[in-house]
Amino acid sequence: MHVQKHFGKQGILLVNLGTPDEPTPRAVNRYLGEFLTDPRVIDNLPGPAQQLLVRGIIAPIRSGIVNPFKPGGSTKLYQELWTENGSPLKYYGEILTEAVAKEMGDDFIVRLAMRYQNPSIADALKELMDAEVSSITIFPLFPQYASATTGSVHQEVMRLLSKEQIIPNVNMVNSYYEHPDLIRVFADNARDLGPMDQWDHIIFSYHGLPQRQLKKGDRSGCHCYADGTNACCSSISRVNQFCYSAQCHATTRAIVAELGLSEGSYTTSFQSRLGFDDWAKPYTIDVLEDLAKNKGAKKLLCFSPAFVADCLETTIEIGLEYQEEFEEWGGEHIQLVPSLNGDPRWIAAVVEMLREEVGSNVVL
Ligand SMILES: C=CC1=C(C)c2cc3[nH]c(cc4nc(cc5[nH]c(cc1n2)c(C)c5CCC(=O)O)C(CCC(=O)O)=C4C)c(C)c3C=C
Ligand SMILES: [Fe+2]
Ligand SMILES: [Fe+2]
Repeated sequence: MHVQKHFGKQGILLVNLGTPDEPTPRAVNRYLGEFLTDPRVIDNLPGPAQQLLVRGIIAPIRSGIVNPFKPGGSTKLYQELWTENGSPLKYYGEILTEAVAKEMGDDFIVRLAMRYQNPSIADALKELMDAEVSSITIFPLFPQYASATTGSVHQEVMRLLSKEQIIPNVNMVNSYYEHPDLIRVFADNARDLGPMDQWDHIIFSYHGLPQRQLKKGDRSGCHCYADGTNACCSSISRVNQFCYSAQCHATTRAIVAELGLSEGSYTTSFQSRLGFDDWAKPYTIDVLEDLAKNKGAKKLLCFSPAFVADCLETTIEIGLEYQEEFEEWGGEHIQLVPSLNGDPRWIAAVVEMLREEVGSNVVL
């Protein structure tokens, strides 16, 4: 028996990180300006200094508006990523949202939002509130929790809802890093590529995070990298249950178990480092170099289990940039495990997780 009776529809908000509105230097600058001034993303600069640095230097240089080092900057990469349907992150988010809405039925209203840029969380929440929903379930499209992603989404939702007279029932999904349905889709996508023994090595490459942020996310005091390793991530417990690195390692272990991979045939690593601080290690690029130069690896399989759709970090960073480097070091091919995108098995997994989250609510 649920505590409260529900009348009318229930709201569901699927939220991803964000993407520029278009692949132009101005739009990329606007996106990076909003993203990188979030104190949960760059967390070691006081407000005004961060605003000045990001809006005056980092975003203009990275977007390519001003770029003495790399002509085109990230805008050039976004242009390579762009499809006839626009940004894949947004496009597949829309496909997912539409399919989930259909599966959940008329008792639910399902919307997509991006933490930065569009469609905005503010607009999506307004639609749900205007529909007089009895509950809102926030489902971040990040399997693993990080303060910079899920934490920021939840903070923004709380900020916006705190202005409302009526605050409905709110469910905030924290993470689903080893949900069996999610793990099965990743594993099935790899199995679809043929036998696992064709790969010289298997990489699980996650988006990186500054070590400083990992330390803040571990309640043990004996945190990630305290001893120069991240051995603390080999199991999940009360103290490190919200540690991003621990959750990433747990996702790897679950996919490894599902596929029956042997010890030594795979590595968990982290990519997309920005700036000069130490981030979660090992870095994917270092692992690739070691495999090619020292282990003679030619054919690699690469999972990207921190991302649920094609994006800059998978299609471009791994698919093009790392591939090029790997070849220069003597390797041949890095085969990406296709992202979950609009795969019906992924849609079914999200529906199952949502039903588990809101399933006990009795709608009248
Ligand atoms: C300090 C910087 C960053 C932190 C911390 C960070 C964490 C983080 N990000 C994702 C997921 C994505 N990030 C994406 C792009 C992206 N990320 C950063 C920086 C940080 N991310 C930048 C500057 C960019 C923009 C691209 C670039 O200029 O290189 C994306 C892709 C968006 C797209 O449109 O394709 C995703 C997805 C996670 C999961 C995470 C923490 C765990
Ligand atoms: Fe990122
Ligand atoms: Fe750890």
